[in-house]
Amino acid sequence: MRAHEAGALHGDIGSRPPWLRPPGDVNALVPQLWPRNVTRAADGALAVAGLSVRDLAAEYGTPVYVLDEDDLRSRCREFRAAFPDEDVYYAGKAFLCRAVVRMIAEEGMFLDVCTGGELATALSAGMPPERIGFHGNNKSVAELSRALDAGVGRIILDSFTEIDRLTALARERGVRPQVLIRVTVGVEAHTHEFIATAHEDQKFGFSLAGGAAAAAAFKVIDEDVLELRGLHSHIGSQIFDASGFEVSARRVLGLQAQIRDARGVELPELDLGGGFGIAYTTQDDPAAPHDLAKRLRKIVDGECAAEKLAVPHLSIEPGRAIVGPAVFTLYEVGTVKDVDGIRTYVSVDGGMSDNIRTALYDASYSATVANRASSAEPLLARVVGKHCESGDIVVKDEFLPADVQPGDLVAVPGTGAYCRSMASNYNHVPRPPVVAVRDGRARLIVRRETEEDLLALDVG
Ligand SMILES: Cc1ncc(COP(=O)(O)O)c(C=O)c1O
Ligand SMILES: N[C@@H](CCCC[NH3+])C(=O)O
Repeated sequence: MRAHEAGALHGDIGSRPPWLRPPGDVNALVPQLWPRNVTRAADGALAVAGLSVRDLAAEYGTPVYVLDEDDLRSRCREFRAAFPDEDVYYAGKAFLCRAVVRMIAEEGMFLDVCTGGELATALSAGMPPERIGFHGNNKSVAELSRALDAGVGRIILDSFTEIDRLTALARERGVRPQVLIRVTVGVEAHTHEFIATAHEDQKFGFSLAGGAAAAAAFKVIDEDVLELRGLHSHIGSQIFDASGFEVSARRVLGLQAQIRDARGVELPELDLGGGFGIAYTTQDDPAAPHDLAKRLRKIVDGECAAEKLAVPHLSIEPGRAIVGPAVFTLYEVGTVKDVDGIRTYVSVDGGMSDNIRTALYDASYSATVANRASSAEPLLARVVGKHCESGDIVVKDEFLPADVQPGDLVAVPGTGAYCRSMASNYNHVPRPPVVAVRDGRARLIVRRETEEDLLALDVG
């Protein structure tokens, strides 16, 4: 018998996790968890923009990341409409390839990159350099030189070493790059500690409380080689509670006022970073961009009034909220193993190499059998990968039909952000391709890595 059939749960799960949809509707798709153009078609298989996942799997193999292009574009448009007077930087770390650079550029977005590799991808896709912001806590001389030579719009300074480095490079070239100072505002964002970035004890930014942020601003202003456009604060990722942004804006605008008082300079810009949460499970309730915009503006307007500051030009940097919900990963089931009295393990042909988030952050995902509908009873299963690691879990708990079997396709939604971009070759598993689907047509935008690719690196 299969362990963990609905209503008979044992082992370390305890009780049915609250975010799980109730058993009994294993074929239903919870709309907020899926790309907008995904449906279950009349034959029971999932379809994206009218294209069956069975056809996608036959054409491109599995695992494969499937991008609903119109979903991604519609999220860009929603952010642009909600923030019409602000700059919306897509945070490329969430997922970047040339096709996506072109999509976001066409939708009027700006782009945040944080390494030379991301910068190279952006430039080679034709992203206008003046719409690029360059982040990172350890930008090399080579990376900064390239950014200056390309004419990127903003460089976000992260350390005193970097201020000196960039100042020297700018002097050499006789240019005056526009910069922001990344401020660590001391907010404990309500998210996993690995993805919170504004508490004091961490590597990013200049500490506000310790005085480093003010010192950095004074140094840039006084040396007058770099053009200080404003301050930047990013408090973390997968955040739902706006109070973190409120505290952050208050503190960073407090520094803005301090700079005005000390140097007579009102910085014209303020970047509030990204971090807006998305729904991975039914427990997550993300704010719509329009509501986010209203709240952020209210916070900034209020703080500026209190400090008697002119309201600066705002920018934000959503990554996950743009690409996360637009993608699902399609796997094929290889084995189904009932560990009697404990749980059922459904092994798929990928795992922690294409989605490290479950292992790294204890992230929750959902899943469904995608190649067919089933009338079988729900079975509480764990979807695991093929890696040599017992923590190689893709979806911790999900009700799948009890007749799930080798050869079935399993789709995991919400995998657009920080999955392909954090993918590895662990166990020499080649990284999956990315296929964009729009209007019933599929287009390969990142090809599958091959064993030949891996062997080509092995030159010993
Ligand atoms: C500086 C900065 N901006 C933007 C982002 C994007 O975050 P998210 O994908 O959560 O919107 C990050 C990542 O956390 C970041 O470090
Ligand atoms: N990689 C993290 C987000 C970090 C964002 C970069 N500061 C995640 O998967 O949630």
